[in-house]
Amino acid sequence: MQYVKDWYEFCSTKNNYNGEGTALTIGVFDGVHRGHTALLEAIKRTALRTVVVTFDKNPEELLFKHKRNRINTLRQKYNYLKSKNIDDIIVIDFSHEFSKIRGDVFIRTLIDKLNIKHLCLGQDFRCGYNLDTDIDTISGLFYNVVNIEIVEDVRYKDNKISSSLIRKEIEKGNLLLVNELLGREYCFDFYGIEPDSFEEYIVFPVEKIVQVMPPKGKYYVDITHNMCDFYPSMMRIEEKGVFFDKKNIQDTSIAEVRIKYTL
Ligand SMILES: Cc1cc2nc3c(=O)[nH]c(=O)nc-3n(C[C@H](O)[C@H](O)[C@H](O)COP(=O)(O)O)c2cc1C
Ligand SMILES: Nc1ncnc2c1ncn2[C@@H]1O[C@H](COP(=O)(O)OP(=O)(O)OP(=O)(O)O)[C@@H](O)[C@H]1O
Repeated sequence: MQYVKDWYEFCSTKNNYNGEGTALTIGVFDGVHRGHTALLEAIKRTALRTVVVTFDKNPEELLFKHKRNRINTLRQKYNYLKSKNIDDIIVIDFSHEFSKIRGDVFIRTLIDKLNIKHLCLGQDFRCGYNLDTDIDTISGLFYNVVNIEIVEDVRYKDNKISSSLIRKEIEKGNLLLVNELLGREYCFDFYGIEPDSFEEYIVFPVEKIVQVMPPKGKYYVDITHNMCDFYPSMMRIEEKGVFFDKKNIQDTSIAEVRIKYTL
């Protein structure tokens, strides 16, 4: 993974892909849901080196100060992308300064820096300051330097699958639907979070959670302490945070919790 803290420094360094063309896609990719997977599969279908350009946070988290709006932590997003056998993952620090760059300038820079030969985007892709650049603009400007593939929307029944739809369904507690839209179970990432420990319970307080919270209630879950062995257990969500009964867990250092369904 390459982490781009300073966009201007990234622009001024040499192209690492001299001679080797890339197939690339860009996006927030929160959830790495089934729609995103279609883009990843499209770049994999080429014989080129595959690159995903993404951001370290959801733009609205920074621009509109939305809290607890992530489907994934950055750690999970990276792991999900990696599990699709993407060669390189470039994560840009989405800062106020970065958000003011024009979309055409951003795309032009990526084409030059990363030697893009094939660019896959969804139909509603937009980027740049105040979302100034859409796929028609990109196709018009760059059709003669890069092969642009617009991937059709992946839908579930009447709806286009999207991170926004999934966030809404998590908040409503429709975990079975959420898991269907994601193509995997919605998973809390508690890796590196120190829980509060009481006699009977261990509790992850809401202030420490950056992911979207399902409604209060009891949930069937699978827990892991070491990222490989998951076992079935129960979780309770309350106003104050996420509770686990010590009787039902093997260790207090919980790493990830896959949420299966509401009780
Ligand atoms: C250079 C650049 C500037 C951006 N500026 C803004 C902005 O001013 N306002 C905004 O809401 N999003 C901005 N975005 C983020 C886009 O909204 C969008 O989330 C991003 O391009 C990824 O596309 P996706 O949402 O289809 O994943 C910017 C993105 C880029 C690459
Ligand atoms: N259902 C889908 N089918 C095909 N492509 C998709 C789908 N959803 C998103 N994409 C594409 O994936 C890329 C990344 O999109 P983005 O991360 O904004 O996802 P999103 O689910 O649309 O998020 P949000 O709901 O927050 O707008 C974009 O090119 C977008 O057009």
